[in-house]
Amino acid sequence: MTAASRPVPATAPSPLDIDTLRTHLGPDADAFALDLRAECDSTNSVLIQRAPADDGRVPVVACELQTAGRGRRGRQWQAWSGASLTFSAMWRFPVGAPVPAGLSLVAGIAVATVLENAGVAGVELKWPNDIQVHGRKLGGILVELASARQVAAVVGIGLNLSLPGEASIPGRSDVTALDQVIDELPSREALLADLLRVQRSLFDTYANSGFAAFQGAWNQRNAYADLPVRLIGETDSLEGICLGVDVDGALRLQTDTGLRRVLAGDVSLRAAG
Ligand SMILES: O=C(O)CCCC[C@@H]1SC[C@@H]2NC(=O)N[C@@H]21
Repeated sequence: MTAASRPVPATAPSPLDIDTLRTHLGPDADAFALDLRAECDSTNSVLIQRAPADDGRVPVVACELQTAGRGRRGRQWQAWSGASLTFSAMWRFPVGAPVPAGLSLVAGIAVATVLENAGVAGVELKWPNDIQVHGRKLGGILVELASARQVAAVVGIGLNLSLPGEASIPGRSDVTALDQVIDELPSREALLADLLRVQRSLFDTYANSGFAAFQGAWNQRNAYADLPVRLIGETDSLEGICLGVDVDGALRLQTDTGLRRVLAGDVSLRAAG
């Protein structure tokens, strides 16, 4: 389905309900410390500033409306109350685990898995942190280290559930929402529960086995597989054919001067040519 072919819902979904969320989490509910809010600046900021003590549970903050949601490279993350799922969780890893190099990529695989299980076709991953469906951005992931002292990473995820009228987002034909690409929208509680559960399982494997266990799953969903791309950094850019990710999550680019590997950094990836 394209963005234009389905109407935007007239009413916003109701707020997240903690009992419904716990029901969807089932026996896993006690593994998470859930904090559901109507409004906050940024769910990543809440967790980073609060730095919850380690009681064995995964701290989670979800909110209806972020007033200062942010994305990578200092970009603003714009979301509409009730029309998005915005949440963050703080994941603690054993000392020496391969964090955070591939974490954003593994989080992307977790989101893609949940969406595919919910019936979304054509989910693609744009290195390092975008979730796309048929070339349009459905969501993004922001990984931030909570503290230099501990191996704790805050993984924030924003997913568009529905978009406001096309007229209110001029120039954003590159954006889509879940209600445009799925026949039956799952409840936000069901979606959040699945996202938490699948992340927990995949991050466990990641901590034990490293990114190599996920290389194939990421490359299968590579939005730019074998296509010309441009990587834009702070001061320079690099063009080449996108060959997917390496065993450690580095992006492999076939450039005019040979094969280059780029580790996740302050770069954006664009189609080129
Ligand atoms: O596309 C990006 O650059 C990443 C966007 C990440 C947005 C999510 S929404 C929940 C969490 N809180 C934030 O402030 N950002 C992330």
